[in-house]
Amino acid sequence: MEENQEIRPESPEKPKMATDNLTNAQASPMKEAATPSNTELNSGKIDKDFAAADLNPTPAEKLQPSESDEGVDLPSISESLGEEESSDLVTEPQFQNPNPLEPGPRARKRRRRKRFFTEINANPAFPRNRRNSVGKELDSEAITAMSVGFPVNSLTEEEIEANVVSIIGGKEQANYIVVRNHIIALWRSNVSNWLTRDHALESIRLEHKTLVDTAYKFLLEHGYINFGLAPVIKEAKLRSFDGLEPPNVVVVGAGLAGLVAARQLLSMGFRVLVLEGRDRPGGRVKTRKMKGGDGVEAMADVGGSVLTGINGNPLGVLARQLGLPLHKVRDICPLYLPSGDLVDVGVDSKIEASFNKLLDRVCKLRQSMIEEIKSVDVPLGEALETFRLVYGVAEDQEERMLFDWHLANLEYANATLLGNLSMAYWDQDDPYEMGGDHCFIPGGNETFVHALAENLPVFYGNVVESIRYGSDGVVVYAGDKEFSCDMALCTVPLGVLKKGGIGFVPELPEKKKEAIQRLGYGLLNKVAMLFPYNFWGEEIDTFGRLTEDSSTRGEFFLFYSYSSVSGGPLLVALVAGDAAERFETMSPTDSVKRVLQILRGIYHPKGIVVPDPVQALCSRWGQDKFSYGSYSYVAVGSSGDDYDILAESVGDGRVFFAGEATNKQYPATMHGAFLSGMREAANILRVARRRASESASNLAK
Ligand SMILES: Cc1cc2nc3c(=O)[nH]c(=O)nc-3n(C[C@H](O)[C@H](O)[C@H](O)COP(=O)(O)OP(=O)(O)OC[C@H]3O[C@@H](n4cnc5c(N)ncnc54)[C@H](O)[C@@H]3O)c2cc1C
Repeated sequence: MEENQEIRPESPEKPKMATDNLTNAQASPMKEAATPSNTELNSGKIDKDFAAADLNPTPAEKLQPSESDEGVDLPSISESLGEEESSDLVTEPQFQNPNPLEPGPRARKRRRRKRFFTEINANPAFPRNRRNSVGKELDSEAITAMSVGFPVNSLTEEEIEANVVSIIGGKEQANYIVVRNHIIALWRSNVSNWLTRDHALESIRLEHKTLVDTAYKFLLEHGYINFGLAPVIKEAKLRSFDGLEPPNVVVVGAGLAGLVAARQLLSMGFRVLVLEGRDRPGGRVKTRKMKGGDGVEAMADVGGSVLTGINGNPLGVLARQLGLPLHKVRDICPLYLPSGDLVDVGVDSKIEASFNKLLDRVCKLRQSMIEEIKSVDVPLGEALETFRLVYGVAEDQEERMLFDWHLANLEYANATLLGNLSMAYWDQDDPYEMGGDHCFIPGGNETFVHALAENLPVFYGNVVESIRYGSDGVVVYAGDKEFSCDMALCTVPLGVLKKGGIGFVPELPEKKKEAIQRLGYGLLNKVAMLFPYNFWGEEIDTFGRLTEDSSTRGEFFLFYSYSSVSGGPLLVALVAGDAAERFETMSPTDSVKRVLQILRGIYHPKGIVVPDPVQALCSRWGQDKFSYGSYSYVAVGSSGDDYDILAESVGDGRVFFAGEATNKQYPATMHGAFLSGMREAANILRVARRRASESASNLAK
């Protein structure tokens, strides 16, 4: 399925690498406080010389200049595109700025709705008399902890389950939170170091040693500190099973979730084996090297591409440890009419504002629906269309096309038609969204994958068919091979679970089977094109195009330029919604022809020549038997709870589940997959300890 074909080499011009520098001290999302508020910080008990080190939330990361499935054959592309299409090219390539906009349109991010947290100083947990230097440090540390997903003045469910304090609420909890925040900030200030408990203790009064011990242990075992790919961290081994036979775990799937979990379990002292059906690691993260004549080449992400929010993002930590610069996706996205003309900036802003207002109205409506008639849900698409008609939004042709573009953008973010999305819960993860800029990694996300997979016992080409589990252990079956283990971790995509790709014996509980069916799993596809030179300009990372026909609104509606990060003049066109489904039945040649037609429609009227690509790739995530789609979404009738049900282990702690579709807070993302792997490694450790102590007490009887 994965072949590429050269098209027509022309004299390439290598683009210059652009570098943007970002700081992370920006707005982050606020995770809603789950437990008590107004807990007083006991300033007398916390050493005033708290951490003299730079405790910047996430110290400025050097940012610099990627995106992507499985590529497909482009069998006859050179013949069909070569001569005939180039005959109407009139001039030599001209390097013009196709869009000298000033001021430019605003950012269009993968996710529409962002809630930035309110100033932490306004939080009642930090009384006014604490607005001094210690207070500022505490604030700064709290911001760092919040960016990682910890509430300001309460405990997470994980912390409660881990019994980090004896009583929920009160002074002990308030002090624990300060200590926990301090340890997180201390490690985040230098993620290439192994933070020791003693180092953490240095800046905290000895009387809080127990709290430091508890917080340090919790953060370490749950992968909030000392994780990743720095040499000292990779070499570290925890002694979780001193004097005991370490349990063995089979991890199914070597995507981000499986790789992260396997690494963490190995460092905890487990014996681990990873079974992967494909012949490569990474799963839905896949970077293809594209190459044409005359040395033009680029790395194209055909699966997960954008780090959607860098603050607190564990992939941002890996980038720092690996010395990878990040490239901020720039906040400018010109939109073009079918004529090739630029959309009027005023009309663009007006329709974007109307679109957001309609979404807010839908959210208010659902709030009252949820309060009154709990079980009723309707498709988000229907609600939006009804509101559009009622409020008379986007009635003329250009406005309607713009409105459709925003709908396509939402279908891209959710990988499905708006008609499939739950009006009640489609954005249930918004409160947790990672804050900060959206970024690319130069060279593509496989850099992370290869570094994570290094030296891991991954056995490729092992397609798991069934998992048998019981009180005495688990057997994983792949072809004619059987793998016996104490516990198994299943990280296969929701698409594979929906298709019954893995049989469970005994069957999964009804509750889990129903959640698998209810939760949505959608489709997004990409066409990656390597051109002989950059004709769209170096100053933009995205541009979009409108269509007259609503039913094709998701067809190549958004282009990502990877010129500044991929190593070559690479454009990636996105196909969302209905168009993503139809795209899978089109021949790659026809798809690429269609994209070129669109690009020429935009650039030729400006006198800019659009050459044939030297290589092109089309993804087919829907036909990929190791994925059957792109990522999860909240379907009509489903809710965020289904993510939690998918994450539940079965067989009294024998089979565990990770992967993006098990992460209620961060679904459909690379960091969501990463964090789910960490979460399950901690759960497996907890169950292994429980079993070890049960068998010790049985022996003692
Ligand atoms: C087109 C596209 C664009 C995306 N864009 C973004 C983005 O910009 N930003 C972002 O954050 N996220 C994005 N994502 C989502 C992100 O890539 C995924 O959420 C994440 O990579 C999922 O990781 P995972 O470990 O949960 O699953 P996977 O990566 O799918 O890993 C599961 C592994 O299990 C293996 N497997 C499946 N069945 C079997 C079997 N029977 N036996 C053995 N092995 C099996 C698979 O081969 C795979 O390697 C995108 C995804 C796609 C497809």
